[in-house]
Amino acid sequence: MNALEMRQVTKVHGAGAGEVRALRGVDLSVQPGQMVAVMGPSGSGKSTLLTIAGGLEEPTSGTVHIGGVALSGLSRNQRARLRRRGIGYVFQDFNLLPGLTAVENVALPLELDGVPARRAREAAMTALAELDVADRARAFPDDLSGGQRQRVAIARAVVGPRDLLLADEPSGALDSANGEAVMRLLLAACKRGVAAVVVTHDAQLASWAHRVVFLRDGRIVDQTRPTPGPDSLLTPEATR
Ligand SMILES: Nc1ncnc2c1ncn2[C@@H]1O[C@H](COP(=O)(O)OP(=O)(O)OP(=O)(O)O)[C@@H](O)[C@H]1O
Repeated sequence: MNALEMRQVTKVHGAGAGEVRALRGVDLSVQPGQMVAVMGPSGSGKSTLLTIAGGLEEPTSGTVHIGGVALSGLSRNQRARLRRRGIGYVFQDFNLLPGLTAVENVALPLELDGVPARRAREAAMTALAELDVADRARAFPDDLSGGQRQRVAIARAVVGPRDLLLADEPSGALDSANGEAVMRLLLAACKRGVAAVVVTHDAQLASWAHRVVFLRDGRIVDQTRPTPGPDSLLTPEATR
């Protein structure tokens, strides 16, 4: 079963003269453990694709299935639960809450989902440790570097039993070494069976995905299996 399946998805923003056709019949399937990179010029519909894939916006037409479940068949509450439990998001601006410490930010989605505070905190600490920022757990976002904020945002996205990760330019604000580190972390999650869709402008980062999809004017115009592919980033030498 596909972790994500979009069929003939269209999205029209606005109406009348101001109408924008952001997506025009997108088909996209992502299997568990697979990372798909999405590339395309500004305005081609990449962010729209991601928000619809994550159930944050509804398509104008077409269907979205997550883990075999049709989003259109769910109530608002059921959809919210699926988003919280099954999907991790990494957005360009990281979206960390400034009034919460790093560990509180990471624990929040679990707590919202009813996990007792102590257990949520433990899981959050484990995720931060995996991302090498456990020593900053008690810091507030404003006191973290860009790279540390990025890691905390990824920890929050991967904490708990996620099936799907959606990342919009996750390396946007980072230098190339940190950008590569981010891809490695996302790929490590894929190794555990998580599916990922990653929007990036960076062809080098995209080349580590299992598949690269090119969007233009709301349509998928090309798909490739890149070389070197994910294994090159996950060899023992690379992860050392
Ligand atoms: N809420 C909205 N209302 C109206 N138009 C929108 C809205 N969101 C996106 N659009 C338009 O839809 C089109 C696709 O936008 P989208 O943000 O998905 O592209 P993108 O490929 O992610 O661009 P970028 O690389 O610049 O982030 C653009 O023409 C954009 O202006």
